[in-house]
Amino acid sequence: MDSELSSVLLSQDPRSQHDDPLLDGLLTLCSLHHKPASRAMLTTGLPLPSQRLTADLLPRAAARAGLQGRVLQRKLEQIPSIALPAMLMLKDARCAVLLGWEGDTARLLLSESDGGEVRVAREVLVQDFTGRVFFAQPQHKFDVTNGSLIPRAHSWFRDTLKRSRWLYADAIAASLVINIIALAAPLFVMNVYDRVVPNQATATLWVLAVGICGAYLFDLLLKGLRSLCLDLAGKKTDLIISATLFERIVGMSMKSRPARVGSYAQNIHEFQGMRDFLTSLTLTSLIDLPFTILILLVIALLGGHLVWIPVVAFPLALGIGYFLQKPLTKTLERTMALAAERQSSLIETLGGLDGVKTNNAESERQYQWEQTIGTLSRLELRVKTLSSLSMNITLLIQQLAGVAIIIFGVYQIIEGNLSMGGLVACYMLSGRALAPLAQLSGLLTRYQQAKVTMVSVDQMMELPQERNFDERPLSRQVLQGAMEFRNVDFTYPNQQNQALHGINLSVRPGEKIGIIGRSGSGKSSLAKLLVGLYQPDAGSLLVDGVDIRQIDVSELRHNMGYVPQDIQLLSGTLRDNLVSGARYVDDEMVLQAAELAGVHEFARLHPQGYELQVGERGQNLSGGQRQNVALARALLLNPPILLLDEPTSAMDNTGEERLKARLQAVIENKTVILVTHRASLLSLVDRLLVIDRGQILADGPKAAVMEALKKGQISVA
Ligand SMILES: Nc1ncnc2c1ncn2[C@@H]1O[C@H](COP(=O)(O)OP(=O)(O)OP(=O)(O)O)[C@@H](O)[C@H]1O
Repeated sequence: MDSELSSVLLSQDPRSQHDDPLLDGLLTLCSLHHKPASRAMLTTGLPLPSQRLTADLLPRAAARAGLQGRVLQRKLEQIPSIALPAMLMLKDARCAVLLGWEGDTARLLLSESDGGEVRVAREVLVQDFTGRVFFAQPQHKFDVTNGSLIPRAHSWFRDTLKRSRWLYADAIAASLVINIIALAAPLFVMNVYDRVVPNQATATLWVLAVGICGAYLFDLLLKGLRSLCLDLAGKKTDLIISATLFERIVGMSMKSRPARVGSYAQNIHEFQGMRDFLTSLTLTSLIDLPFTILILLVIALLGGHLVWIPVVAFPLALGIGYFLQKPLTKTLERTMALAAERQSSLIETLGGLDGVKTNNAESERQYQWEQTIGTLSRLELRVKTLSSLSMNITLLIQQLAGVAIIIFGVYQIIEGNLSMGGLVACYMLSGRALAPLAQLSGLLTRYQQAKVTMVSVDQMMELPQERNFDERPLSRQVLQGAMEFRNVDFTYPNQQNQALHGINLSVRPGEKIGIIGRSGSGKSSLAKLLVGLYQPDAGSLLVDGVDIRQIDVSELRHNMGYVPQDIQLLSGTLRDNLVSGARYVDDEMVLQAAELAGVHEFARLHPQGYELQVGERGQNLSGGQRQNVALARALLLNPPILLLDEPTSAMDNTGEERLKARLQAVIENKTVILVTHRASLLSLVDRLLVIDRGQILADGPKAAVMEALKKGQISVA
């Protein structure tokens, strides 16, 4: 395919006509900062509303190219020249990259001006400028907070907490004052006992009462602010970690895909536990802990030796709590593993309900379910017993310490070392000093839960990703369609047998190749390697003469229309599924693809038309209709390469024949790889490949290979 054809293709590519000014501006900024980037690399996987970059998402997208940036509200004269180039947001959702000033004339790069520099007078620019500027600078390797929402995988926890450090600092400051105020009540009572009552000094009483009421009101305000800070930190943490987790999951390489989807869902659910721990008010008991020393000092000042009672009680309670943690952790780990098992089993059963029923496997599933939940509830009971035991023991120690203070306090009073008021104050203060203990034992349980969750969140964060943003593959918007397998071996994860072995295959642009072979021979695996879902274990796979790993996966897939064997539509309307991942295409193109793929045939007869809800995984459609939809999606963007894995296996003969006739014209300029068991479909191809046990048995012109097969010259084991 020559460059003329590729430019025709590019002009037909709806993506290239899709207007996204912010993305254009960001690409310009990236190249000005010598950070090569492509559209796909900057935006794939970002939550784009109407598939356009928004100002809020700019820092996230920029971080992928190694730029650290922020959107700020600034007047033109407030933009320092040292911060240039910067992106100015203009009216009507346009933008311009400001390069510098020459007197009162701005030097700009506009996406409309096709790369050329434009000079605009300040007063003209002011009219058009919205006041929002995106500043970006190359990011240093050691930058921790890179301005993007997504923290780094290996230090996600620290990075996330760091983003809320000011909120936590405010909460700690509030706690400091709250703890100092807490000293006011015992001192108030002590003064009332020792000074007010003996002297009947009611005036002093009122002064003290007003003082303490003021302190309590202030305390109320501070406690409110402290909870607000912690809640805000929690919300922030939740948003960051949840978004990161989803990004890591969607971006993971297929090789690391979990064997059981349900357990993953459960792990994400468990993450809630960790969030609660990080943000709960119980965490304030940790903040309160250092203030215990201050309270103990005040007890020592007022009651002398009485301080030894809380001093001994404190580590005693902590020790017992710690002793109970070990069995608690073990039980928690088992509980979580079983909860994941339960979730997996539920999802599997719901997904395969037809199979469960038709195989009469209900009792089997019921038995497994009851076994799991039986053990789970036993374990949950054990967790509850252990944590309430720890809590109750702590409470008992607290109460006994109070009694001990009273007993020894009375002796101190008799000896004349302590006043009545002093005893009451010491009693109240020791209660206050030991108060965090009760919360602490609850906190320890939550901590153990969080620790177990942390391990699974950690694993998810470390999931090997399909795309590595540190490696910047060259951008190739349009592929010609040449493909080459050089000695490719491939084995699925955790499998003994190779799915593909020593594959050597060269495909010229525009060639139409059919692949046939027995079930399990490796036909689909070949297509999956081509679409970049898996990478070869040995050998290399080249597309347009370039190793497939050097091509950005989303650009690769943008150039390939892939119809998998196992079609899973997403719940939503028919139209949603047709334009999934390409919402920018206009209705005319959607209709064109729908007509080509045979979707229109059934959509036009349905009362809801393209608004028809397809149901979860497309279950409201028939197998053949699902194939029509997948084929329409594959054809939608007019890709130069088509990979069709048994695209008509669920269709009837008439449907298949009609489709074949329409496809004939569409595939003329495309490279086509067609995996099929249907002999009739082979009229679409000129070259035929026979695969058996992961190896190519025959490869040549269709007629010759068919002939050889007929004569038994190719023997399939
Ligand atoms: N996701 C997977 N995980 C593990 N092994 C797999 C997976 N998919 C396929 N395999 C194995 O790889 C081998 C090749 O499978 P592949 O799906 O490529 O065969 P196929 O020729 O397309 O078969 P069919 O005509 O039945 O679709 C088979 O032995 C199969 O068991």
